[in-house]
This record gives sequence, structure tokens and C-alpha cells, in this order.
Amino acid sequence: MSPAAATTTFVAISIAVPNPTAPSRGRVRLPLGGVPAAPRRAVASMAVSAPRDSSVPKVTPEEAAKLCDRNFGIGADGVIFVMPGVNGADYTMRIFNSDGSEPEMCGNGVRCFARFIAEIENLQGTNRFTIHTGAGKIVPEIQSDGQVKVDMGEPILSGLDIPTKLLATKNKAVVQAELAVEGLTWHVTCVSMGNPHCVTFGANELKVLQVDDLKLSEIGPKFEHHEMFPARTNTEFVQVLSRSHLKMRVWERGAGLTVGATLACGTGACAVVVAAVLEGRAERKCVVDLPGGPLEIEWREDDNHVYMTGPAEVVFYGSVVH
Ligand SMILES: N[C@H](CCC[C@H](N)C(=O)O)C(=O)O
Repeated sequence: MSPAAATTTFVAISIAVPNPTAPSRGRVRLPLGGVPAAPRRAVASMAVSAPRDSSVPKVTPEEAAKLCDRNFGIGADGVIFVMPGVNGADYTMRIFNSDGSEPEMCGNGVRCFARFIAEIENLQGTNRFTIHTGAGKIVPEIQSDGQVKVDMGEPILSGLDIPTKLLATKNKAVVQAELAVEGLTWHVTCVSMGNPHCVTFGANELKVLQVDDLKLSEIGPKFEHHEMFPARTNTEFVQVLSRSHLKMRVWERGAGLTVGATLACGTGACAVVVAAVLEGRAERKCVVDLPGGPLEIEWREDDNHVYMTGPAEVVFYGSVVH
């Protein structure tokens, strides 16, 4: 390692992983040059970087993409940066997707962020943090049972702010609009949780989705890069199991082409419940099943905020030479 090389400590934290194994303790050193990766246990994971004194990310988007590589890196859906707070917040969060793009927000990631702060920073007793993000102030709180509950703020429904070029269909929102993809006319409801989401429960020619039958790697990119989404989009495909139980799969913006379909998407699960309520398919409080595990989502009527509750487990500690 050249004397000028820097070392950044990373912690891989996994989300929505049932029965996580005990974290690998000890330090793993991964030159970014692409050597066989360290043993990984995370299934759907976010690497979280330190130290917290830097007001800019510690690695470039290109280096973050290498870190996300499941063969020659740590293996993650994204890299999250813990930085000093601004605008009165305790901390600032930034994230790079596995393709190096920078989204406004990450729901699963903010649970990992809270776990990182609570455990690595050893903040005894502090379990609620205000975090400045591209989606505004987000507030995670670690519950007594270890689950992380996050106030994800208000959903954004105006097409211009999502953004989408699809026209409003219901009270200035884009609800069950028609979108032609791969020869089918899909019905889509668009929601932003700071980042754009296109939620569909089916198409004219596919009234009830069986989400496990979908070939996401084929259809996902067609939605992600559709001309109706100038900033691309995350896309959620949803099955209604009951009025309080939904099942979804997601093709994530900025992740699909590098890691394939991710196993969980926190902002996506929030967008799904908002869309289901707008379409009259579900109550405001639902369990959302994702391949990586369930999340509890509530879109509260009194403050119009969406609340997400789910797990976040530390799976290993490491440092990266770059
Ligand atoms: N791919 C997303 C960012 C990560 C969101 C997802 N991992 C979550 O848990 O919310 C985007 O580009 O908007």
C-alpha cells in the first residue's frame, strides 16, 4: 500500500435479513483494485462509511460502485456516507447507488445509518436521530425491540416534483395512469419519497400480478429508463394479499443493471402503501412483504407522514485501502 493511500473504515449493515448470522468481527482490508472480496453475509446490505468528520463522501461514485461489487468489493446495494449535520440536524446522509448515481434518499439505508450511529458511535441511550438528506429531514428511532422506526416525511404526489411527464389523473396526483411498456398498457401510480417511484398493480392485459412470475431484469430497465421519467425511476410491482398485507418486488433505479433486482427497498415500500391507499386497494397501515423480508408501513392521516419500521443488523466491520 503506498504511503499516500488512505484507509476508510466501512461497516456493512444488512436490512430485512431474517435470522442474520453474528457479525464478522475483525478488520478486512479491501484494496479497491479488485481483489477477491471478503466473506460476506449480508443479503440486502448497505455499506456505511466513516469517519463522520468529513463533509464530503470519503470515496468517489466510481469507487463506491466498486465497493458494491459482490465479487470484487464488499457487496452492497449502495454506499452511505455519515457526515456532520447541517440545518440543525444531528447528521447528514448521502448515498451512492451501486452504479455510482446519487439518489435523494434511501429508506433501508437510513435504518442502516441509525444502526451504525447507535452501535459504532457508542451513543449510549441515544436512539433517535435527525438526519439531513436529499429528501429533507428524516428521523429514525431505534425501538426497544431493536427494530428501527423511521419518520419518512410526506409523500410527494405532484407529477412535476416526482418527476414524471405523466399527466395528473386524480387531485393533481398521477393515479392509475396508463403507461405502455413491452407491449402492455400498465396502470401506474407515481409517488416520490424524495426519490421517484412508479408503482403498478397490473396492466390492461394482466389484471392481477403474480409478482414472483415477473422477469424483472427484462422489464425493469424498460420502466427505469422510460421517457416519462426524466430522472429515471424505481419501479414496484405489487400484489394485494389483503387490505393490510401487500407483496412487492422492486426494480431499483441505479442498482438493477449492476446488482440486478434488489431484495428490498424502503422508500419503495412506502410508495407502495401510498399508491395502494390512493387506488383504494389498502388501508393506511400495511405489512409489505419483500424478498428480503417484511416492513411495516403506515401513512398517517393526521400528519400526512409515512412511517416505516424494519430491521438493520451489523454483519461485518472492515476498512478499505484507496
Ligand atoms: N435506488 C434508489 C435509492 C435507494 C433506495 C432504496 N434502496 C431504499 O431502500 O429506499 C434510487 O435511486 O432512488
